[in-house]
Order: sequence, then structure tokens, then C-alpha cells
Amino acid sequence: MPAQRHKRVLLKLSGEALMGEDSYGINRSTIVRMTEEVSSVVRLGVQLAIVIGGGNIFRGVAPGAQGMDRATADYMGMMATVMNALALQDALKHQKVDARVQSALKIEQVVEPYIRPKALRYLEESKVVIFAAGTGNPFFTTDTAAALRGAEMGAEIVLKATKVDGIYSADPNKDPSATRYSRISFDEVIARRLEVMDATAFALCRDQKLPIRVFSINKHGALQRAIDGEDEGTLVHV
Ligand SMILES: Nc1ncnc2c1ncn2[C@@H]1O[C@H](COP(=O)(O)OP(=O)(O)O)[C@@H](O)[C@H]1O
Ligand SMILES: O=c1ccn([C@@H]2O[C@H](COP(=O)(O)OP(=O)(O)O)[C@@H](O)[C@H]2O)c(=O)[nH]1
Repeated sequence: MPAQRHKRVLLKLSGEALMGEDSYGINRSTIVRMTEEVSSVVRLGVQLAIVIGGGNIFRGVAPGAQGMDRATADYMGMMATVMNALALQDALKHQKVDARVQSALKIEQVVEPYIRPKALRYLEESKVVIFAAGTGNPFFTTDTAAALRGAEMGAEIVLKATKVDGIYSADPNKDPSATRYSRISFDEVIARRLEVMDATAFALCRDQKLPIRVFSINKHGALQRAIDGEDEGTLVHV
């Protein structure tokens, strides 16, 4: 076992990445590939909590939400994350991985509510815990939910699996000359307004001294390398 392997991590999975090549919803082969990677790290004995996004179904700030009351649109976005959480739980079941979904919004017939001690117990029992409905509050994001739940679960690190392979000096989708950092401090990320995660999430992790690693969801083996503390993507440190 590598000396640096993390024992308990909070993995943030992008909702948008679940779309794969599609323009909306959940792409079957993408979710299967993701859950194969997740199940292989769970088999190593790593305690894994997951926060899943919802951007593949609905975003409170999307053009489709224009003219809507922002809080209403955000509640729709949170409901979208519940759908993704159920799809992820089901896909993990096919990999013979036991997962529990806990929602920050009460939808009792569908998922159990978030109860911190229960979530901690699941982790100790080596069950994957999937946190749905973000923080349960409008005007927040699932990145902030990842920071919050990561801190509550006592995770050693927040692993953000996203479309880009790290944090760049500028948005690499807009500026092809942008260069990737292998390590960067929270203060620098915030001062330079690097937008791969929102400022609330960065600030919460900085205050809780909870490091973040940003890596590509599409790179085979990247999750394993991130779990093993290897130089993958970008590490944001205190
Ligand atoms: N400095 C930066 N480095 C990397 N990505 C950035 C940067 N600034 C903006 N981005 C954008 O952030 C996106 C990832 O954030 P986001 O869309 O919120 O991801 P997710 O859906 O995974 O939560 C990337 O696709 C990229 O276009
Ligand atoms: O605590 C939260 C988390 C999410 N959302 C809403 O849910 C949507 C989907 O989450 P997010 O955009 O973070 O998902 P991802 O970027 O991972 O696809 C957001 O746009 C918000 O509208 C929210 O209101 N509060």
C-alpha cells in the first residue's frame, strides 16, 4: 500500500460529466466507466463519500432557468442531484458496491435524510455514502456541498473530478495558452480568481485546512492516483 494513500476521502463528481458525449442527462457507458473506477478504489479499503452534481439535468443559473425565481430554480437543481445520486447508487450496485444515498432535502419515500452520525457509521462499515441535494440551500453549489460534507466527515482531502485535468492560470477552454499548476495555495487560487470551484468552497476548505485535488474525470486511473496521493491534476494546499 502506498505510504500516501488516503483513508477517507470526499469525492465530488461533476453532474455535467455524467452526460458523456450526450447533450443532456446520464450517459450509460460514462456512468458505468465512472463506477468501475470508484469500485476499484473502494475495494482497496478506502472510505469514500461522494457528492454528486446536477448540471447534466438542471442548473439554477442555466439559460433554461432565465426569468425564474433563482431560489426555485436552485431547488430544481438540487432535485436533479437526487436523480443522479440514485443512478449512481444503482450503477454501483451492479459493481457489487454497497452505497447509501442521503439527501439534504427531505424526500422520505425516495432517500433517507442526511444524518451525520449515520453517514459516519456507513463509512466505517465500508459503505459508500452518496450525498444528494447539495447543501440543501439555494444560492450554493455542489462544490460547496463537497467542502461542507468533506469537513463534516473528517475527510483527509476533497477530490474534485471534473472536465479539466487541473487548475490552469486561466480557463483553458477560453485561453489555449493557459498553463496548469501542479500545486497552488488556497490564498493564490482565491486572489487570482481561478474559477474551477466557487470561492465559497475554496474558502471553507481553506479555513478547515482541508486540501483539494482537481483532476480529470475522463482520465483512466486518475482517481486511483489521486487516492494514492500521487502528483495528479492540481493540489490546492493551505
Ligand atoms: N483557472 C481554471 N482552471 C481550470 N478550469 C477552469 C479555470 N477557470 C474556469 N475553469 C472552468 O471550470 C470548469 C469546471 O468547473 P465546473 O463546470 O463548475 O465543473 P463541475 O461541473 O465539474 O462542477 C472547467 O470546465 C473550465 O472551463
Ligand atoms: O447546495 C446546493 C447545491 C446545488 N444547488 C443547485 O443545483 C444545481 C446543480 O449543482 P451544480 O451546478 O453544483 O452541479 P455540477 O456543476 O456538479 O454539475 C446548481 O446549479 C444549483 O442550482 C443549490 O441550489 N444548492
